[in-house]
Amino acid sequence: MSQLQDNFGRRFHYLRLSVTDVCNFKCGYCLPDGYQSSGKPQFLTLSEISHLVSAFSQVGTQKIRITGGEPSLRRDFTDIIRIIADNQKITTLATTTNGDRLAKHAKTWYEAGLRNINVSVDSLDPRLFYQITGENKFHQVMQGIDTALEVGFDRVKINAVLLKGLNDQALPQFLNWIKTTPIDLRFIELMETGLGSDYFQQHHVAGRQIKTWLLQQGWQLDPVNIADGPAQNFSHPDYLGRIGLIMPYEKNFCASCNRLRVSAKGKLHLCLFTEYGVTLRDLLVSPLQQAELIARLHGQLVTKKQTHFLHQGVTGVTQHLASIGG
Ligand SMILES: Nc1nc2c(ncn2[C@@H]2O[C@H](COP(=O)(O)OP(=O)(O)OP(=O)(O)O)[C@@H](O)[C@H]2O)c(=O)[nH]1
Ligand SMILES: C[S@@+](CC[C@H](N)C(=O)[O-])C[C@H]1O[C@@H](n2cnc3c(N)ncnc32)[C@H](O)[C@@H]1O
Ligand code: SF4
Ligand code: SF4
Repeated sequence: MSQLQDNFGRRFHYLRLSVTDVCNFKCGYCLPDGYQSSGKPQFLTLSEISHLVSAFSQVGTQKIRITGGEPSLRRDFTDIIRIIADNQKITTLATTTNGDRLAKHAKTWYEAGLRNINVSVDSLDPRLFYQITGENKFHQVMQGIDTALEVGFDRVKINAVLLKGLNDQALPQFLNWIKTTPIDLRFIELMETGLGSDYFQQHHVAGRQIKTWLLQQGWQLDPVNIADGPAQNFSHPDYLGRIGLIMPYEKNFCASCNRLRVSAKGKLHLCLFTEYGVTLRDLLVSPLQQAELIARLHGQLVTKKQTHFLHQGVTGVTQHLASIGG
């Protein structure tokens, strides 16, 4: 079966699958007022997820990241992990979490087949963590990270959104942490979203200045691995951890785009900032629909745009990243 490819020669072997829009945190850049429910949510069922993963795996998907909202809030989260891990073509299974449930469940998730975990930690100062996320859970999240390291996950990455006036002076504190802890720390430039425009104006800061500083301090840019995605990664002989920078406003950021997204309600998003999602759910009812589903994926891929239009302030259908999983 032919691989998913767009008109710019980019191949898509990485699926970011959102399994819920619901979240229990209130990050200022994402859901400052918390998750607003509008009736009983109808998120993809286990059976639909299984059909979806099967189709994507037949057209080249090797890596799946389960995301949300907060994916671990789903009561069947461990079953979701198991179903995806059972697919032999998926060689990398990851999740991105706010870490709230990590200390309690890391071992169970690992045993179900999860091997890579990204945890969002915007500050190492408990008070600032509370201020940014709306939750006083810094110590609980850090305990979760320790548990994940003990359990033996292949990769533990930490995501921090760079925020002017909040955590943009915290680099030394973060560096101190990764000196002796083998984690990958990634700074993500704040991205504008439909509902996050004012926050963006107030707190956006470019990651480029961190790059310049790191290079001055002897950090070296790692060679690009085709499976890496858009982060630029840096290593230093005196540090056990690594640093990654995700800078979506940099030139050519999208040239290495290798990922597609499916929302918790089963819509395909060709870009994080696409203008619309394409319904897949009608083709997730039965395994007999796989050929039709695959044909729809191929048909959509050729319409994927070369880049996002964030520089012009066009944020597409994405009101906040909890709606599509970042
Ligand atoms: N604009 C843009 N931002 C992205 C993209 N991929 C990741 N990001 C941003 O980086 C954040 C962190 O991503 P993660 O969920 O940790 O996953 P990842 O960057 O794909 O991580 P790895 O799989 O470990 O390379 C996302 O929530 C987004 O904010 C992308 O393709 N485009
Ligand atoms: C939407 S969350 C979903 C997973 C989980 N709830 C978490 O926070 O890790 C995924 C990632 O998106 C990032 N994110 C959310 N809104 C963002 C924005 N406006 N700009 C940049 N990153 C953002 C978060 O920091 C998080 O690392
Ligand atoms: S970034 Fe993640 S934890 Fe924070 S509000 Fe959004 S979905 Fe929730
Ligand atoms: S912004 Fe869109 S096109 Fe660019 S890397 Fe992200 S998903 Fe791909």
